[in-house]
Amino acid sequence: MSEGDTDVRDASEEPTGRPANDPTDEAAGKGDHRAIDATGLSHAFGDIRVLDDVSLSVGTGEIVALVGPNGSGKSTLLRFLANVRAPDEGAIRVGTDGHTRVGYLPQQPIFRSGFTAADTLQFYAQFVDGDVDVSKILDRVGLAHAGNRRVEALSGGMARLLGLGRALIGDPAVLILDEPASGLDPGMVERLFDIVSSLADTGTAIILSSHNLGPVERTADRVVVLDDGSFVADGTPRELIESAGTTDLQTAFGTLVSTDGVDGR
Ligand SMILES: Nc1ncnc2c1ncn2[C@@H]1O[C@H](COP(=O)(O)OP(=O)(O)OP(=O)(O)O)[C@@H](O)[C@H]1O
Repeated sequence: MSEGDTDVRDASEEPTGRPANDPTDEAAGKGDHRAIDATGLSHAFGDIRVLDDVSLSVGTGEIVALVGPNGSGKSTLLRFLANVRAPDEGAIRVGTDGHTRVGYLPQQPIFRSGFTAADTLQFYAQFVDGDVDVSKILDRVGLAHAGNRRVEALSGGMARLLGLGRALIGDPAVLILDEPASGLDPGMVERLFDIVSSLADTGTAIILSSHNLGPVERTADRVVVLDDGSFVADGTPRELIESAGTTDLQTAFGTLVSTDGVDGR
């Protein structure tokens, strides 16, 4: 990875500021409408081919979990879907009218130091139409007690929750969450997946990456397995478990992906 690439990634991993979605234009029916369509995405970093002709379509109210070994390309794909970076090849269509709001939680959310958690959300709230209830968002992500704490004083897990809160501003129709459960205690992991479920119930399309395959098995409508830049499986948790002849997703995962070290070799 070059220095330049790192800089671009860090500087650009903020909400994309796409315009607010008309709440009437996305029905709450699960999968009734395509919320996001990605076709033929390919990308290389130097001589490392990270994605190879990957296509993904997610409907309204659908929860799609993107799983795969370390270095398999999950974060890269999610950055493309969130429009913080462009792939070498392929096309991404979000919503039907060009006005669909996308919320994005990067793997390592970054905040400007010196501000409180509440101030931080208030800052981002000015970029969306309509009123934003910052206290409600803090409460929803489990940070009601930490609104007055400066962002640099937040623990790693708390910073991730604040990043989730930032992604929820403006009630995005599409939510892209890069390892949202990483660093959270077991109770917060459950809470996070409960939040994801309730958002999907109101029609939000959610694409999340996770290594927490227990909650993924319980929560995701579909699991897409990325290995070495390509999808090697795509189905409901039950379908993947049955096709692998296992009893749980964690064990099925082990049969689906290569196990000879991290990807991106
Ligand atoms: N900006 C970059 N410049 C160069 N290489 C990169 C860059 N971003 C990612 N890569 C490489 O692309 C490959 C995929 O990385 P990516 O972060 O997408 O994987 P991942 O599946 O999200 O991994 P993890 O589960 O460990 O978070 C890796 O080999 C990584 O080193």
